[in-house]
Amino acid sequence: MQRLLGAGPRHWEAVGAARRSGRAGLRLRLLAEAGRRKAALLWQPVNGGGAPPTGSDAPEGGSGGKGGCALGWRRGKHVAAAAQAGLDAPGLLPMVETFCARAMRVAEADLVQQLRSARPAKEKRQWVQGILETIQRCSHVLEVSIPVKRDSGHWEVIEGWRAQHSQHLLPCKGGVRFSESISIDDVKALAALMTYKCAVVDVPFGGAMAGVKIDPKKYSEGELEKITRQFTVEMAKKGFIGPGTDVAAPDINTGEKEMSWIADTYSRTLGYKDINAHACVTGKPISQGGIHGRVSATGRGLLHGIENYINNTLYMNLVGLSPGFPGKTFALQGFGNTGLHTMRYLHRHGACCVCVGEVDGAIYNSSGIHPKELQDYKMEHGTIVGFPKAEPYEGSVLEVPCDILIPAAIEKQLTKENAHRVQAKVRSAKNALPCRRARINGSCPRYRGAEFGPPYINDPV
Ligand SMILES: NC(=O)C1=CN([C@@H]2O[C@H](COP(=O)(O)OP(=O)(O)OC[C@H]3O[C@@H](n4cnc5c(N)ncnc54)[C@H](OP(=O)(O)O)[C@@H]3O)[C@@H](O)[C@H]2O)C=CC1
Ligand SMILES: O=C(O)CCC(=O)C(=O)O
Repeated sequence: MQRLLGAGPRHWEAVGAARRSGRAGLRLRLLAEAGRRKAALLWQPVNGGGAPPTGSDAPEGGSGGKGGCALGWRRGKHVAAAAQAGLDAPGLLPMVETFCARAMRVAEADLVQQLRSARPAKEKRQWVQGILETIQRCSHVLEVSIPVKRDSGHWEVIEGWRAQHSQHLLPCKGGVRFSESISIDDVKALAALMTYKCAVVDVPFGGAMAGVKIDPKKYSEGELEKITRQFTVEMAKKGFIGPGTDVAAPDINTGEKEMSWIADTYSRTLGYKDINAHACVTGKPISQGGIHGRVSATGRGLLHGIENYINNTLYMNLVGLSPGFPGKTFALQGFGNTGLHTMRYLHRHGACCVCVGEVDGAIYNSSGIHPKELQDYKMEHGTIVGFPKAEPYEGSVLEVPCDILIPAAIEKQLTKENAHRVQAKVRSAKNALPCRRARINGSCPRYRGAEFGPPYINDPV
């Protein structure tokens, strides 16, 4: 993390020497650099932070900094299109593409300069541009239709997707989400974010993501098993799952159980000769080769992400807080796997959770909510609503007065409508792309605290 920020928020680090030679090495370096630049853009402390040295806010096709940017990156195109279509906001994919294009516009001139090659300048620029274009696109997407016989006897065809955004390093890595609202574009966007997250923290994976368009609450366990197993077979047939190629993981509405169905299906079919077949997923149960700590790893990642700021006097001064967790209050959106474990870790470090919000309601207690008690209550009642040691909370959990805000549910929760109402000084998100800088009406929401800890920094992979 320090490496991303360099000596402080005003320092913009240049990329180190390529670790590999040739095209692959350059592509890797560009990916990492583009990711870092993107991280830097997202990480600007809103109050008092430095601006990137290259004109990130220049109009489309304008100067991208030293030497200018020859590419007319598509910044602005998607928001304009959304506004024209009367939509409040662009979808997740256009937003990811816009951020990515912006980072690339900033990085391009430097990357050309750093390219160690005897080729003429024009050729070097074309080379960099070609690679940046490639990085922006999703390499492969599999779309499947899964016919399933429901318990009632009727047949239903379920849609599913697996996207491999980048295969520059293998295996691809990314979660499997069950959600009624997931779409092919969301899957592509989340796969792209996985690539950037991996590049930023320098882990050798390409990005991937899978989505199955169902609300799992409407299906029996037997039906879910059928769907998961069939989806796995379809992915296996097309090279979208396997230990060395593409490794799945839990995401929203999936966990150890689904991972064990996937691992079992893969090892009985395409992977039957492979002793490492179960390595086609992470997040499986220990009894099937999973590792201790994986279930809580996402929450632990968030803790360490926040730690980098909360324990740093310089950053805390910027937002008018004292360093350290003890005495800090936090609010949590989403009490699933990520939310629960983040709450446990922060509680253990002395912070106090005052508010938890879920789809069906929110609860508040200014003296603190105990994670174990809330976990036990949710396990028994299937909801946090009615938890006896807190009051029902009618407002938005995102706007609760507290020091740290943790959106740990779904994407796009902070918008231009609510960003200015966020009262937390430190926001550390686990949901991919939690904040969109909606510019539909030419306004950029500035939220009043420090926008610390983009999701990719906090992710375990
Ligand atoms: N699990 C993992 O290892 C990883 C997770 N993540 C990310 O973390 C985030 C959370 O995932 P995870 O904890 O695994 O998912 P879970 O399915 O375990 O939990 C999600 C929780 O968020 C709640 N929720 C959903 N939508 C909303 C909403 N609009 N407002 C408030 N609460 C909501 C859900 O409530 P309900 O049950 O009522 O729907 C559920 O309790 C996701 O963005 C995911 O991509 C990232 C990397 C790894
Ligand atoms: O661990 C993984 O591979 C998936 C993590 C994930 O789903 C995410 O970072 O969004």
